[in-house]
Amino acid sequence: MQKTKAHILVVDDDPDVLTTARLFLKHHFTQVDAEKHPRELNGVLSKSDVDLILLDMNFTKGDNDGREGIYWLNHIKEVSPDTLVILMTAYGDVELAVSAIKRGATDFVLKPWKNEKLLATINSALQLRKSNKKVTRLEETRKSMEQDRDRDLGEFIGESEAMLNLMKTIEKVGTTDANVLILGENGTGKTLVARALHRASLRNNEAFIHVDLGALNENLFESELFGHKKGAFTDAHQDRAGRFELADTGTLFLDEIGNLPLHLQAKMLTVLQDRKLKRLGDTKEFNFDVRLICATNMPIHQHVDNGEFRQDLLYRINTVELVIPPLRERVEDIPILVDHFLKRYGKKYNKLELSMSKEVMSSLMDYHWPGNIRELEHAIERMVILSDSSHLTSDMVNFRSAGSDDEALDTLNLDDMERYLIDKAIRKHKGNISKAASDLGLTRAALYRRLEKHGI
Ligand SMILES: Nc1ncnc2c1ncn2[C@@H]1O[C@H](COP(=O)(O)OP(=O)(O)OP(=O)(O)O)[C@@H](O)[C@H]1O
Repeated sequence: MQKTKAHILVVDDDPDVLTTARLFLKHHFTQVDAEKHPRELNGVLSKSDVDLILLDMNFTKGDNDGREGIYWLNHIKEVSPDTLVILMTAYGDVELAVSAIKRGATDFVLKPWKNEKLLATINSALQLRKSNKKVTRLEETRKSMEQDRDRDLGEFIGESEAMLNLMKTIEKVGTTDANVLILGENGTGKTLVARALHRASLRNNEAFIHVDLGALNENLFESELFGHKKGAFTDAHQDRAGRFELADTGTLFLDEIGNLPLHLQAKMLTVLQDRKLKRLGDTKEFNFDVRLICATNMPIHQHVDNGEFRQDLLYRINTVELVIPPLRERVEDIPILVDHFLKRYGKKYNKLELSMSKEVMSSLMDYHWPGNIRELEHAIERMVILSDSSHLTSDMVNFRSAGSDDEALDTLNLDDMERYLIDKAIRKHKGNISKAASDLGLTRAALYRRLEKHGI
């Protein structure tokens, strides 16, 4: 007979009850332990995960009011709220049992019990917990997806050869479960591509979970990705599922994977190889099934050469590698993108008659767009907001074309000056962030933070 995977603990001061219960339950569950006194509970609960405790109500000779049982029930619910408690009561204690259920016990059995009744009670309690856990996980997944949906990402536009090829590849790769790594500068549309891959996949009815490793505090990486158990660290006030768990059967998008610190790269590799993981502070391992998509704007191959990113991890995540070229290398996409954003923001701000002269369009096509499509989108939105007439003019665009150094140097505003210098360094090094950062006297991470701040 197949045993149910569960750890059951029987607590009763009567050795005969303990022996009978253990002998019977061992045939049905993978781990069954017995304790004579509930004061041993703390030791057991701190060492291992107990799924269910079968708890007697009275332990002191002569006592039969069940107060001890209630005391220990409260204690268990405090130190291990996930552990189920089934109380063993004598005939006639039904009122007491009902009050125990109000305090968190799952059920009760009358002593002496019938084996089949005991088994049925334990099984339905375990089943209920499984369903509750599933509901909690679905709720967390829903919340996480809702937060992501708030970021209005719209459709994928482009007619350059590079974009048309990219769209074809998305269709081909989307239907497979292959791990995909998307490379491209800030604002080139990596998130949009990740979503398009999910939409094209067989998992498109399941969750798409987006984790921005660039926005996470390094201390939180591990618990955010793998989840934690209550008490695993100071602020872990309750059990929490990690993003791998939330994305189970769906797609997990790890954005800015280049930010993953080396010690976690090793852990990530093991997790991806074994397709199994444990929440922080937990002893239980579980399997997961996710389609992994990663993205980065860093020169990841260069990071491998410098020893900053593990080669074995790169090979794990880049079964297919998609490179999105920067906007300045596909200027033929600018008119169609401008048109798309004009429509979008014209509608949003109720200015539907806006048009753009050839001159304005060519100034947009001349600009080098260090912040790529995100910067173009913001520029168009600003033009739409500022326009009083139906004609858009280039003075509404807040960009500096190469060579307008003097204008920028005129300003004494530190923020403008910082943006200008960053812009200039990136142009000078043709988009190479490492070289630009070194010229500016910044670390790459510090430069990335500033790029984010200025929307570049
Ligand atoms: N091909 C495209 N068509 C339409 N809109 C696009 C396209 N590419 C990017 N965008 C828009 O540009 C903005 C930035 O795109 P996205 O967030 O996907 O870029 P990213 O490469 O993930 O940026 P980051 O590196 O900063 O995370 C979004 O508002 C997105 O909708």
